[in-house]
Amino acid sequence: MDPMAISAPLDVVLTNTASGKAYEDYASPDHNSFLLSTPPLKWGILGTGRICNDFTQSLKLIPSAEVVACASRNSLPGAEGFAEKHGIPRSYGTYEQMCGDEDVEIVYVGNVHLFRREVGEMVLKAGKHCLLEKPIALSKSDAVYLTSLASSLNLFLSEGMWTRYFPAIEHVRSLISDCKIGTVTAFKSDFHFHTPDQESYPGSPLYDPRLAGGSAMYLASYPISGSLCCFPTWPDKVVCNGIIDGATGVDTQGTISLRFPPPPGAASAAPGERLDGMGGGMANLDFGFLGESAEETTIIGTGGRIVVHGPAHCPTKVTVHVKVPGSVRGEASVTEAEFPLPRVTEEVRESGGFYYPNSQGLAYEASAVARCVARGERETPQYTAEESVKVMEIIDEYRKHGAGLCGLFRCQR
Ligand SMILES: NC(=O)C1=CN([C@@H]2O[C@H](COP(=O)(O)OP(=O)(O)OC[C@H]3O[C@@H](n4cnc5c(N)ncnc54)[C@H](OP(=O)(O)O)[C@@H]3O)[C@@H](O)[C@H]2O)C=CC1
Ligand SMILES: O=C1OC[C@@H](O)[C@H](O)[C@H]1O
Repeated sequence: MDPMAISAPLDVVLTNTASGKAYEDYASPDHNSFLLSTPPLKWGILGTGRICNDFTQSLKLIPSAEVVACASRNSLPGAEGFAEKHGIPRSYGTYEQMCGDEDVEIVYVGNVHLFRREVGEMVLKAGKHCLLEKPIALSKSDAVYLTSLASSLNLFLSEGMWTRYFPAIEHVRSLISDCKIGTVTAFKSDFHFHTPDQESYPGSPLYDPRLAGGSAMYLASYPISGSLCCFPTWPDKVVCNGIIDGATGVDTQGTISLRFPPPPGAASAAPGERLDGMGGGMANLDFGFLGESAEETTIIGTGGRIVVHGPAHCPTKVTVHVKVPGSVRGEASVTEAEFPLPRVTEEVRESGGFYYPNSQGLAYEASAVARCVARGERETPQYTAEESVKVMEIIDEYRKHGAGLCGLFRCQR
């Protein structure tokens, strides 16, 4: 067996959703009204850092969402300060205490990576639904453990892959399933930013291997998950490379190349026939802490391409290039579509706004989660547990093979 091969492709066809429902059921052309029609849900916020701030602010854009409690791991004053800032009725100095709050229906987990398994387990065993920030876990086996635990307890669990809920991405997925660019054959995506400009080096958790820092843990799940929804099969081969920072020991940038086989039963093209309809392809992904990239995603098909403009992990603009029929190369009709973010209210501005780019878009994710919980669903069709597990399997490969076979090396001469 090819030493770089990962598990065999699953027998899946590209459906828009896990539950087989049309994507359009979950989005509305008027995205503010999508937020306004969200069913009620009572949230507890686990952690008091930056993404917890941004997620809590985004919930203020959903009138039916209620944040009833928040918790810091060990600082009651920290939790009280967060509660005061956001008008949250109850605050706790430990995560366990908040999980015991009867009013909390779902816990948003936004603390550092290291504790995903133990915190996810604590939330689920307390009988609460759970939205875990990315990455869902530190390994495939932990991701399987958490998703299986949620299923066995009949609780909702999802990874906070918020990109999937942006109207721009819903639009891209419907373009692909409507074959607007023919058959997808290639995917490329980059996500680099110069992290020392916003994260103190080497003190930040981003550079701490003991807290599961590093560029793959922080960034790789975006381009990997982006590629998974563009092909009808799972990848059957992964090749990766990366650089480790000599001083801290975390990876500071990496590349992952994925090969997607054709779907089972796809007809092979006979010699001399067109090659489309086969559905296999390649994805080239890169990410890192060391420089400023466009953060763009391009999906390439037999009949054109789709560009998701930066910031592609929280996008608002998509350009579609459709090859003019009969043209040989380069001639395309070009359509641009823009998807404005939810309006930021005075209340959000007055309580300090957001730390991260386009964070008001977290409201799309929160709204989709509330809809699923209200319907008794245990994951979202936009981003399934199976996909979260597959992403972790690929990151496991990156970490394992990156260290040896593919030449991940210490950055020293
Ligand atoms: N969806 C998105 O766009 C983004 C997602 N993220 C994800 O959110 C998570 C948190 O990131 P971010 O908010 O930027 O991080 P912050 O450093 O701002 O906050 C992290 C929280 O984790 C806890 N924490 C911090 N240091 C330690 C430590 N040494 N030991 C134990 N716990 C610690 C603290 O919780 P407490 O308050 O309880 O003390 C802190 O508030 C990560 O999983 C990251 O990948 C991050 C940015 C954007
Ligand atoms: O998760 C993330 O996505 C958005 C980035 O801005 C952030 O720094 C990163 O951790």
